[in-house]
Amino acid sequence: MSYGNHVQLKVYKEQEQAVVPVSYEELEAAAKEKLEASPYYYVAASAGAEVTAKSNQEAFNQWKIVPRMLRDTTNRDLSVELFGQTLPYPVLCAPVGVQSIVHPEGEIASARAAASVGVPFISSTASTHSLEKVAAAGEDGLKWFQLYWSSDREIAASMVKRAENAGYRAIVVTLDTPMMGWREKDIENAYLPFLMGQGIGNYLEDPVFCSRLAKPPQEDLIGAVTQWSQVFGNPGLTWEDLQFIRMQTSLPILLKGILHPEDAKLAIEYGMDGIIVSNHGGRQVDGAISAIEALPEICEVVNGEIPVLMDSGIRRGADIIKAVALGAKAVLVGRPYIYGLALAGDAGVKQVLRNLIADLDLTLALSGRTSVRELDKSLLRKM
Ligand SMILES: Cc1cc2nc3c(=O)[nH]c(=O)nc-3n(C[C@H](O)[C@H](O)[C@H](O)COP(=O)(O)O)c2cc1C
Ligand SMILES: CCCCCCC(=O)C(=O)O
Repeated sequence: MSYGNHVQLKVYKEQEQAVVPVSYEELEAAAKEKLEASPYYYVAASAGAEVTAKSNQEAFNQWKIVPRMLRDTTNRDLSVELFGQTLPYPVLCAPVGVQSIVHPEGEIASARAAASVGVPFISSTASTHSLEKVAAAGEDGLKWFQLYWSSDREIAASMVKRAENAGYRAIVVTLDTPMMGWREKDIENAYLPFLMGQGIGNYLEDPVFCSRLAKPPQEDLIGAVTQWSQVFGNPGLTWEDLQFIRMQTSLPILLKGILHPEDAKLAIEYGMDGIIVSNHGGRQVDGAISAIEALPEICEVVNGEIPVLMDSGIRRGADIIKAVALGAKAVLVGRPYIYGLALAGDAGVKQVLRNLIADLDLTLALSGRTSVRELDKSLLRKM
């Protein structure tokens, strides 16, 4: 465990070279200051009146930590086991597409930073850079690939094969975004990065996608963007279709975007290896249940049969403690690391992740626990 027992001193020392603010609120404000309005709001804003986005964070406050004393917390272990791998912390970088809108190096810088901190990186289908380049940047760090299931199933199959060949160790199928939610800020700004060719870089390296184009993308980018818009999402998918992806790979498959306990049961029934409780950071269905509210009931029906991960609203160490105590094996972090990227490239991502992990470590110890594996509901009260 790299933070050891002198975590405060280490963190204070790192602040001498700080490249991003420590507090999430200041981090977001600094990103807002730095970025143009359109990309900033593409990242920060959510669907509709953003009620769900706000409740993703506020709902954590319904759960209170009740710390225990005199329990020798000198040595601590933040690691968890997932699909036969040991993760040093119960934290992963959420798949976030089109990262070049905030920093030219985009996913390359994020994957490099995540690997250096020991945090697995989930690379999006909608990445600016090809999944192969992102994998190479992440070096020997653990990487998963997130699939947006194209309406052209041969493209979906090709993406999965490429991911397998490039060394990704799990496939995350995102279910909640067959089309984009009603994102008012993006509509006001008339901004969809994909229409300007950003975020389709990974498609442009896909042999099956390119075989569908009348002309090579270098000669006709507009044609490629038009083709992308026709095949990107697949609202026609049903549970039966999961069989197709299962046949393409022996890697573990996780479903991302699960909020209903019945869907969690179906995921098990259809042979999935894990689920991610998520409302896409409030970007899809405004009015949807917050992820932390959905989590306990889902963990109850899953009953340990497959790992349950969660995202949407993770901002601080205490949020991670609460999610894990309520049954999540690990959490995904989205916007915080993207703001780090916007402000300082890979150094920014690295610092955001290290701060979050240090906060997690301290909060664990001060709650009277020595291992994230010990966390359960006995630590919490609902108020
Ligand atoms: C700018 C942006 C782009 C995203 N792109 C993707 C994506 O390509 N694939 C995906 O599954 N989720 C995507 N997400 C959702 C994240 O994976 C994650 O569910 C969400 O950001 C978690 O909420 P948080 O930002 O509150 O941490 C995106 C989120 C943001 C903010
Ligand atoms: C046309 C929809 C593209 C969405 C890809 C990125 C994403 O998931 C997001 O939330 O934004």
